[in-house]
Amino acid sequence: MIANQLPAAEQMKTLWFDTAEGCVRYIDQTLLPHTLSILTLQSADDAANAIVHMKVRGAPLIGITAAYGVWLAMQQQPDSLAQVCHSLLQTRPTAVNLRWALTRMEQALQDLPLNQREAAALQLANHLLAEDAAACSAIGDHGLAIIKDLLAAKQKDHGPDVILNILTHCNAGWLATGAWGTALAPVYKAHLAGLPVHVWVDETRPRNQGASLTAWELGRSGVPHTLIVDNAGGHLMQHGMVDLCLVGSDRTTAQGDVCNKIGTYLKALAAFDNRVPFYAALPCSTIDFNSMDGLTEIPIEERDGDEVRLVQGAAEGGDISRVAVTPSATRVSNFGFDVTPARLVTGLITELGTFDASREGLGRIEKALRS
Ligand SMILES: CSC[C@@H](O)[C@@H](O)C(=O)COP(=O)(O)O
Repeated sequence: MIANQLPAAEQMKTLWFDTAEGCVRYIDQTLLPHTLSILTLQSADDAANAIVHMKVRGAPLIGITAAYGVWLAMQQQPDSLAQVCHSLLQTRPTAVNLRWALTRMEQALQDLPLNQREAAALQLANHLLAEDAAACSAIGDHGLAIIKDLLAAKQKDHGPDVILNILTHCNAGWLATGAWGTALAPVYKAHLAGLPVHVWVDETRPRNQGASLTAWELGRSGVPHTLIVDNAGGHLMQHGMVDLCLVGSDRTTAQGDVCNKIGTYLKALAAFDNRVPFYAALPCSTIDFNSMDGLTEIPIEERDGDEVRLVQGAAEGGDISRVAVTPSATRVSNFGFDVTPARLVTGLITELGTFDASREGLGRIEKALRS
């Protein structure tokens, strides 16, 4: 299957259960945009490996992958439930969706007889995937309403021919979720509705999820976009070239602090200084109601320094390789995420609607989830 023969974004899946073969397939995101390689999840260890090495990535997707990892473990060894959930939980520390999915799996399976666990695990993993796809579609609808309002306001001030410029960071598209994406879902829905949107894509060093994944996703769907270096956002905002910042989240706290890919906070600061609305789009599975203060309570992943020292790429049609951009002895620090305090966040777009990033807003979400 080659990239331009793929279905449209609204039908795309990055991971799916192949009912004919009875196995889980997924796109290896480490090879995009150069190679579209589809792999099969073989075991719980394989799922853990895919998460650690970011063949699958993005908060919702790693939770879903871990759920299928539990299913594979239940096939082999149904009495290993607690142990496999524990080891999958260690794969990446920041995105709370991992804990959310594993807790749901463990709670649903732990009281079942061993011979019923495999079937129940598959059913729940499939359900979590479908649930996330539906949540992301709803996020798209709620975010679309915001885009329409901002576009109408811009048209009122500047005439009918304006384009709405949206800045995004990292990749919060369908590659990172069950379908649609979080931050990109409203963009896709706006584009499908014929609205004039253009996306500024942060390259998102060190792993370049923006350059490699977001640009690939948007390009194959025909959404106008421009790649920028991570430090360009502030300049663009000062010059009125950004109407909206739209990002995903790996963990959002009960007071509305938003943890997301490193560099998100600097975009939020620039947005605040320039009165650009800054929204985070996330399914409720990304909310950690047990954490209040994002700065002190969210574990921030630190990854291998080689991700900073080396940049991956390929010559046109050539093999993928990595080249050094610094002397090999240079000390490197590689924090994967940062926390944007709630006061810098205009709103949280969830499947339940758009809420204030505040204790009150999160309280309303919690109440809606309970009802
Ligand atoms: C819908 S994905 C939301 C977040 O997970 C995304 O913005 C992000 O930061 C992903 O980080 P990654 O390290 O690529 O897994």
